[in-house]
Amino acid sequence: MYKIKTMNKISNEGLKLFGDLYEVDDKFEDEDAIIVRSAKLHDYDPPHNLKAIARAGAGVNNIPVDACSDKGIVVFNTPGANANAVKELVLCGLFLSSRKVVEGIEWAKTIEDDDFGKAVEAGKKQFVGPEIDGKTLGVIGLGAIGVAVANAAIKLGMHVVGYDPYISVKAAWGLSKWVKHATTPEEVYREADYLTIHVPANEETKNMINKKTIALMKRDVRILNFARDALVNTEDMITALKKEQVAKYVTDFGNKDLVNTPNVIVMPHLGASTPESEENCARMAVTELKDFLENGNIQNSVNMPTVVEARATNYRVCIIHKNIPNMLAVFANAFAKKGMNIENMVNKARGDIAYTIIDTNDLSEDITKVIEKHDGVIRARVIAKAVF
Ligand SMILES: NC(=O)C1=CN([C@@H]2O[C@H](COP(=O)(O)OP(=O)(O)OC[C@H]3O[C@@H](n4cnc5c(N)ncnc54)[C@H](O)[C@@H]3O)[C@@H](O)[C@H]2O)C=CC1
Ligand SMILES: O=C(O)C(=O)COP(=O)(O)O
Repeated sequence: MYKIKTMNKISNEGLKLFGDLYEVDDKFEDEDAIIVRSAKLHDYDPPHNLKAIARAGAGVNNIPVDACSDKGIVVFNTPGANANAVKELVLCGLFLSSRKVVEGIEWAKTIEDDDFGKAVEAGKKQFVGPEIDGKTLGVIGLGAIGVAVANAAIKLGMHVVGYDPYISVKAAWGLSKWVKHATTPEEVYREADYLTIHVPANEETKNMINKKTIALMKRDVRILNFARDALVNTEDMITALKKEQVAKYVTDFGNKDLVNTPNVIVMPHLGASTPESEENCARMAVTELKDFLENGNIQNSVNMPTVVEARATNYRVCIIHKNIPNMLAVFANAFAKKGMNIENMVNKARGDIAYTIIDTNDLSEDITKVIEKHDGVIRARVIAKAVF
């Protein structure tokens, strides 16, 4: 039985795919794998048995990815599985940033006049806001969400200028030909009437929206942040709003200072909170974990290479190791000494780390111990045919 620990509420539509070989609980202390959404794992002390963590979602900044790599724990995410949900909320945010709908609704609740209609007609002039048609949307980060937002904005009649120095081939294929490609973020900042950011939070992107970058933007720019709080410097944003450099800030990642600042709309991290997205993410995360635990296959990992091999033998030995010379010779030698014949072997590297799968019909019980003794080997595991 594999033990799966849930660190957040995960859609049952996904969890039920685990099947009979699995127990799922939020209380295990010796789990084989974790499935998580936004719960922070930086202070979590992983049990020795933990082999994998699946983030049912996109952002992995709640997971200590480097420390996991050092321990041979594979970290997965579910690319694109919640992108449509986020795109729809970003479009909602785009309209809310423009038309004073939120302010108008709040004001309507305060009307005490018996003639409600008359009060509305007299008061509505306070809530005039511009149309988005014909305006320019700047998109920083053209991944699953950025591309979906850019394409939708084109269909809504906007001009779109996008920036992503690391755009994937898949994303580039999906991007509307009408999106202007910027070669620097500054170009986007200068041209945008509306700016939306869809990049991961990391050292490079931290504080990317700050007083210097805001100073490059048009006066009255409207900024949307459905990516992460760390991308925007809160103090600089509040100052820019007060000086009316920024007309509106709409974010899924608020804090106590922002929530009470005029012209800020804070949503409580609702981007991926749709049944469709929760199911998509859970299904994808469960499928990834099952294929790794049962077959050693790795797909959609953020810290290990992609390795997917069909099973054809009685045993599979899976080795996570450093990407250094001589490792394959070490494994082949260990197999030879134990009289184990290699039927199939695949090795892939990603940065400092590498992963090797060796398929065999023979098994010497202590092969993993022998392999793990060698410098550079992080973790070895045998998966028997009985499991699949
Ligand atoms: N509000 C919410 O509930 C959600 C928020 N998110 C956030 O949105 C982010 C993006 O999600 P996806 O589009 O699914 O991820 P993705 O990985 O498909 O796209 C991210 C894109 O950012 C680009 N990028 C990285 N560094 C960049 C830089 N310095 N400048 C410009 N582009 C850069 C990458 O090349 C990639 O194309 C996630 O990392 C997460 O933080 C994701 C899902 C839900
Ligand atoms: O996928 C992401 O990066 C998200 O921010 C979604 O977070 P959630 O799964 O809704 O807690």
